[in-house]
Amino acid sequence: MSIRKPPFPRLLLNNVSCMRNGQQILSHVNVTLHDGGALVLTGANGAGKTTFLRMLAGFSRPSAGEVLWNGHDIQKSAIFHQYKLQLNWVSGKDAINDKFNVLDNIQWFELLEGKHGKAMPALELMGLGRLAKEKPKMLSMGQRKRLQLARMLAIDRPIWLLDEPSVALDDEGVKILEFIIAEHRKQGGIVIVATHLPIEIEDSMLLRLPPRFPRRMSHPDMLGRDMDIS
Ligand SMILES: Nc1ncnc2c1ncn2[C@@H]1O[C@H](COP(=O)(O)OP(=O)(O)OP(=O)(O)O)[C@@H](O)[C@H]1O
Repeated sequence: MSIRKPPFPRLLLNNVSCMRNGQQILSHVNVTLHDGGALVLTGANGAGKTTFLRMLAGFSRPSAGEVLWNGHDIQKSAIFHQYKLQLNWVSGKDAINDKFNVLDNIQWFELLEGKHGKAMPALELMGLGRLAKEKPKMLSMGQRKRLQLARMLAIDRPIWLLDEPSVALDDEGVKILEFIIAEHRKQGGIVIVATHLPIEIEDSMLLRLPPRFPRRMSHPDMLGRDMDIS
């Protein structure tokens, strides 16, 4: 009888540290993610949530440890070329082209991906179907976020890196976000979310990054003091 080795986790952060601008931001982080897995990153402002996502996206190199995708170090260029095609990144910088209309903003990315046909259904799902022919400058902040999420759905890559995805979304928008995350995971996708806002993601791992500059005084102590910032 042959014993099959367990498969590699899809993503493994193995004792990873990361510097930014000469400062240690992340120290000795270990995370294992299999298909369908989800990780929620929380922590104070400046704790390193975006740095974590940037590192997974390959924008920052780990200063120690390694990020493995299917058991391969993403820093190796041949691996990175394949790995980056797995990623979908949503952040505060929305990369929406104001010269294109809403629909074209998605179809342009679909064209680059060699995919087509999902732009309009994705807009409908995100509640933007009636705005498809409008210019993005007609959209509110929350609608722009919905457009980003629609683009992510249409492009349909397996690993979602979401930096504060629910900022500017109304309650319905958050529910749709939670729904698309759950559906993506059912298809075997992986979702990593950095957030300050509550979000319901079933069976997700939670990683709370420690504050980098802990306060010497608690908030109630500070609020009780006379304000003197001179
Ligand atoms: N562009 C940058 N260049 C150099 N260092 C940076 C840069 N942006 C952030 N940092 C440093 O990295 C640290 C972590 O920042 P990061 O954006 O990862 O935190 P965060 O947890 O996402 O914060 P927030 O909750 O405010 O979004 C910051 O404290 C800052 O010192």
